[in-house]
Amino acid sequence: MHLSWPGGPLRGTAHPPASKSEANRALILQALAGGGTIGNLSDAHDTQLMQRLLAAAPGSSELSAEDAGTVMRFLTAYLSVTNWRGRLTGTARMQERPIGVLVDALRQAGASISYENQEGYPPLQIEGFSAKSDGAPTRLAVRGDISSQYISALLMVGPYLPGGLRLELTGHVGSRPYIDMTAALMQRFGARYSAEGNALTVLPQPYQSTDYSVESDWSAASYWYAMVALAPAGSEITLPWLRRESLQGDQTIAKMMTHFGVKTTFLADAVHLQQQPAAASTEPLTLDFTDCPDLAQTVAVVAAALNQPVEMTGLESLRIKETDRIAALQAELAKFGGDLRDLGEGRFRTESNGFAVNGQSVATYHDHRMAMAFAPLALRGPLTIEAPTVVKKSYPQFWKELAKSGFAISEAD
Ligand SMILES: O=C(O)C1=C[C@@H](OP(=O)(O)O)[C@@H](O)[C@H](O)C1
Ligand SMILES: C=C(OP(=O)(O)O)C(=O)O
Repeated sequence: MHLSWPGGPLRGTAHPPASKSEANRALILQALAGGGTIGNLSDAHDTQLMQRLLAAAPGSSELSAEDAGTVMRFLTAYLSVTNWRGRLTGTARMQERPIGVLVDALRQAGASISYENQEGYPPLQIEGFSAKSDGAPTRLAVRGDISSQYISALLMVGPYLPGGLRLELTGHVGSRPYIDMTAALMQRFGARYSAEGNALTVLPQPYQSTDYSVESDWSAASYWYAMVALAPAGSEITLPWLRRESLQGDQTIAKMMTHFGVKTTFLADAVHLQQQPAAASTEPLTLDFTDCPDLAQTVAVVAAALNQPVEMTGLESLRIKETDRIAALQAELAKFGGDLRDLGEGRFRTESNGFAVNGQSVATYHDHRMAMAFAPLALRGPLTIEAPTVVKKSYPQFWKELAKSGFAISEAD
């Protein structure tokens, strides 16, 4: 996909899709509740896939979560407690994304799960569930530093464990807002949940059918923030349906982007982004991505392009996402004169040395966020995004929305 910007400010309205994180939780909760309507589901492939697999599960003995982490992890727990038997697999990359922490916890709760190939990684054979019958809550301790999706998966099935669930999170907990999102949605479906620090309790009370409308996706909105930051002076964009009161931790992009000259105004049913002259600084700013790992690529690219050094921490989970996102960022930023330098001890610094956009071709590594994080650079010069359909995972309309906003887009040969 060739992208370029004809010149002048970026203006208008753009539409982020509905959140795939919220949608995939709501779909699991709906399936467990046995009813209710989930409104505003998007065409994101991960959401469509979750819907399809939940519908297909009763009559299938083989399901593929493809490249969707939430689908793989949430279904492993859901299929276990609903006594499903069969094979749950995923793409080659999914078979490299660890799941051992979740499988160990589910086994302790009564699930029979075995690995087909490598211990700790999909594909899984799920062989039903025999719950303990002493009436006491299932007590599990789970480390929180690999993926919060294991914790969300366990919490969501908690009401269906006899005696409920007492879950203790150990170690450094990453992606915490996603755990809070899970708890908030469970409560909307009638769950009784409480948390005292890292001790989480779910009582054995089944979900009630509930109607829920999914919010727009703040992670997707981050690419519009990046565009406003990189566009010519006077640029502004309105994003309908994003709200200040959000279950999504990635809403913090509004705060982060103040450092890159983007001002956010919350309107009744939209946010309005405006470019403002940012105080140029060569002092590195430190930003922590422990709670919002999906924003890291957006921010790294903007920081390098604006020659605003940022020290980035909390990037540990990036190596086990759709690709090794640290390696991918380093390789692709280097094409422009940028870098994400590894300073050791979990610290990285964005750097630029004559950063220029002049026709480079960006590889996307089967990662929607690589495509969407680098696309805003087209405001600074022409570039090509390889394998552009990768955006379908979370934001299938992304290129159409860019075209509507005035980008010149043509298919690569
Ligand atoms: O629960 C979720 O919906 C998600 C949790 C995060 O993953 P980790 O918990 O693995 O960091 C995030 O990166 C992912 O895109 C979605
Ligand atoms: C990491 C992501 O998704 P998942 O883990 O659900 O595949 C993502 O969307 O950036």
